[in-house]
Amino acid sequence: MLRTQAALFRWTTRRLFAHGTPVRNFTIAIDGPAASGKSSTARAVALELGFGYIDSGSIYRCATLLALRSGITDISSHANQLIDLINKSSVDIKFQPSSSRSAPNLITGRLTVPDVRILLNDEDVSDEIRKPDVNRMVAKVASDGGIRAAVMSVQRALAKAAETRSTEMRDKKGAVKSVPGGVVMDGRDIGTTIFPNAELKIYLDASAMARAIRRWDEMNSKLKEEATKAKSLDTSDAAPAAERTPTEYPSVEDIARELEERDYADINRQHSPLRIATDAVVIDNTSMTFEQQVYSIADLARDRMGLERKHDDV
Ligand SMILES: Nc1ncnc2c1ncn2[C@@H]1O[C@H](COP(=O)(O)OP(=O)(O)O)[C@@H](O)[C@H]1O
Ligand SMILES: Nc1ccn([C@@H]2O[C@H](COP(=O)(O)OP(=O)(O)O)[C@@H](O)[C@H]2O)c(=O)n1
Repeated sequence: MLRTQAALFRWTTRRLFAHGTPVRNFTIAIDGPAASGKSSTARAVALELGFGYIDSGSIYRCATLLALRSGITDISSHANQLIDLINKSSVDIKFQPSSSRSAPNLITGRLTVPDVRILLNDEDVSDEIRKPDVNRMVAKVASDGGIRAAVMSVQRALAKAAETRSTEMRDKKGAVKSVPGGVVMDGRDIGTTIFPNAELKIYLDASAMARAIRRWDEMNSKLKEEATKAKSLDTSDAAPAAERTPTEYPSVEDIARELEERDYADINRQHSPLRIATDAVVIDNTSMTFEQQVYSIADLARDRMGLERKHDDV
């Protein structure tokens, strides 16, 4: 009996540390309320550690877009129809750190936040799934247990593929063998339901006002950018394109209301509500710089992987 146990121990140890490589990959779950910085932080952390990235909310947003495009407005009575549509659709998340289009800016400081494109049935819907009609409906779609189960299997499959890509990338580059591959996934129930055994769980939060102002800033700069682009392309005699683009920019109060309603729905729903996992590290970034939050999460991950910290000076 003891001999069998000893042999099993030797076999497990050999497998775990073959070529000095821990076989187990590393998963970072980042949860939190709307606009708390989850996705931008997760992408920058993934870039810093060479991990894959999955934006789990984008899949609920794709499901919402499918509903809107099929004229489904009453989710509760058409849930099965929507589940069928989700099962027949393909969703892909293109996270390409090496061909990043996002340059460091005032918020991100020296850090690059890689761009992510979301493909629904091979169509790039990245911008469309962030529009107000999707924002208004997505929490309702995400409150249905059957729809969540359908979305969950898409999320897990995407995470597995991203993790494998991250490991292969290391192998190709002949990267340090003792560094595991991994994935960073952000959402509402990643540490509680999707990956309850994640090696690192972060609950990212910020004050309601800070979150509303950040989202407002983000939306306004995007709208202004679109207006400028449209103006420079407009050569006709018709009204300048800039005048035809939406002039009614949402106010900070509008955005604060939308975030509050969505958070309320996410916290109070029956299935996988937004909760702080008991073993999560809570980070309130209201007064933190972007760099501080990214570097502290990356170093927490390094600690747990048994690697040297890199940013003790920040
Ligand atoms: N510490 C920070 N200080 C200022 N702005 C931040 C900070 N962290 C994130 N942001 C900005 O807040 C906005 C919302 O972040 P995002 O990552 O989209 O949030 P979420 O994924 O939680 O909805 C983005 O414009 C992002 O650049
Ligand atoms: N893991 C997740 C991710 C998102 N969601 C739902 O999807 C919505 C949109 O998520 P998101 O991450 O794109 O939202 P933002 O925080 O970026 O505004 C959330 O408000 C939730 O209703 C969820 O229920 N579970």
